Amino acid sequence: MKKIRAAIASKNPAKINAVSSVLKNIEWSVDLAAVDSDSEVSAQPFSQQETRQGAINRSKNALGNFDIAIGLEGGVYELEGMLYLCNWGALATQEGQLYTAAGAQIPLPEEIAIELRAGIELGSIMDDYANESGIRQHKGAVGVFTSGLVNRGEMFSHIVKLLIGQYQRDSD
Ligand SMILES: O=P(O)(O)OP(=O)(O)OP(=O)(O)OC[C@H]1O[C@@H](n2cnc3c(O)ncnc32)[C@H](O)[C@@H]1O
Ligand SMILES: [Mg+2]
Repeated sequence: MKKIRAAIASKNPAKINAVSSVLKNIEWSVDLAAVDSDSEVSAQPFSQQETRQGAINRSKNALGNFDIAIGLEGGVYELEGMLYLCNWGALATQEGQLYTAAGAQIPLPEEIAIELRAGIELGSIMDDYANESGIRQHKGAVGVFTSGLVNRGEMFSHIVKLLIGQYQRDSD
C-alpha cells in the first residue's frame, strides 16, 4: 500500500477534521500533521483571487518535507451587489505539482455584508450574530445559513475530495 505524509496548513479543527475524514477513506495510508502556515493574504480575503491565493500560499508554506500539503481558505467576494461566501483549497506536492479546487458558495445576508465591508472578520461577526462562540471551528457561516444542512467541515471535505482525487488520478 502506498504510504504518504501529509500536512494540513491550519490548526482550525473544522479544517483538520475535514482532511482527516477524507484521508481515512482512501486506499493509501496517510499520516496527517496539522501545521501553522502563513496565507500571506488578508485575514479576511475579499475576492475569489485572494481566497484562492491564500489557499495556495498556505499549502506551499506548509510543505517542508511532507509528501503533500493541503491549504484551505475561506473568503468572500462581491457579485451583483451581494457578498458571497467562497472557499478554496490547494494541494502542493514534493514533486512541485499544485492542485486547486473551490467549494460551495452562498450569499450572505445584507446585515452580515455591512459588517464585512466595515472590515470585521466573518468569524467574529458570526459569533455575535448567532450569540455563540467559535462558529468558524465547526458549523461555520454556511451551517448557520443552511439550517445546519451543510456545515463548514462538510464543505471543506468536499474540497479535499476534489484535491485528493485530482492528485490520485495523476499518481496512479
Ligand atoms: O485558523 P485558520 O486556518 O486561519 O481558520 P479560519 O477560521 O480563520 O478560516 P480562514 O482564515 O480560512 O477564513 C477567513 C476568514 O473568514 C472567516 N470565515 C470563513 N468562513 C467562515 C465560516 O463558514 N464561518 C465563520 N467564519 C468564517 C474566518 O473566521 C476568517 O475570519
Ligand atoms: Mg484565518
